[in-house]
Amino acid sequence: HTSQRPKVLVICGSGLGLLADGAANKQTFRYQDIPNFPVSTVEGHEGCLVFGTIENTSCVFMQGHFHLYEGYSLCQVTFPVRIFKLIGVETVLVTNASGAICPDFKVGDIMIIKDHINLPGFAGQHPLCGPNDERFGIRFPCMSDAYSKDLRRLTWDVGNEIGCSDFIREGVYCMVSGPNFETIAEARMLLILGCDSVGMSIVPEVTVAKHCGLRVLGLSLITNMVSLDYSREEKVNHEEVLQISKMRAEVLQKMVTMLISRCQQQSINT
Ligand SMILES: Nc1nc2ncn(CCNC(CO)CO)c2c(=O)[nH]1
Repeated sequence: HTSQRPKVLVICGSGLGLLADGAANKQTFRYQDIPNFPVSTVEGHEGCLVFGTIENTSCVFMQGHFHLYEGYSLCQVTFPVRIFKLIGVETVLVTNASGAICPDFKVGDIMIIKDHINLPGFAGQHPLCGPNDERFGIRFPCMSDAYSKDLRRLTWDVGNEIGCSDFIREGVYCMVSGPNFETIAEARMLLILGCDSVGMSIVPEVTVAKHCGLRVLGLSLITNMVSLDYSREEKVNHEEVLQISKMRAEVLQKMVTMLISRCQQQSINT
């Protein structure tokens, strides 16, 4: 239903669907109209695929992604990544919302993901478990370089250029399954484990993307400070997450647009 063949996939996290607004020649398809595609059940995840171009780069935006806590299998959660690999995507830009574990972070920061901890994966909830499909990648893939150094460096350059380096960070993202937000004891454990932020998504997609040879950049919007102290009264909620996403969506859209226009040039040069 489209002649567009995107080179870049942007996975939009909670409340970040408007990242697609910067694209031209848009063609939109609802997940529910695509055979075998899961549908979004979470507020802030529109459930649409938007094909389009940014400058001369063909892209596809997932306005909403899928989560273990929705009851989807990891095969369903990561199905779109393999589909886009097959239609020619080379680079995946994943975005999501997360809570800050690192006390130096602030609400509204944009964390460039330099590495992740796949807690569900440690317990066998892993998209690559089962027979390996050699058409996509090897049985035992290396994951130590999951997040492209070049794209992380490019993100810092773009951030400096548009004047938002004050709220750009780099850190380790930890995925938990959800749907509850962590207990204080769990949050303290994550701090000890070296996590800088925590969320309930994107690690399965990153793992499958790396397995099949795609370049990956992860940007995680810090929407709240995780409670590490029993005396603190604040209680995190999804509405607060969506509110901060709305506040930062415009600058994130500008960053993503500039990154897409440059990252393809980078891949041509390398
Ligand atoms: N403590 C904590 N704060 C957070 N802020 C955003 N997220 C990402 C989870 N997002 C969910 C609920 O908003 C929707 O997918 C989290 C999280 O997992 N834990």
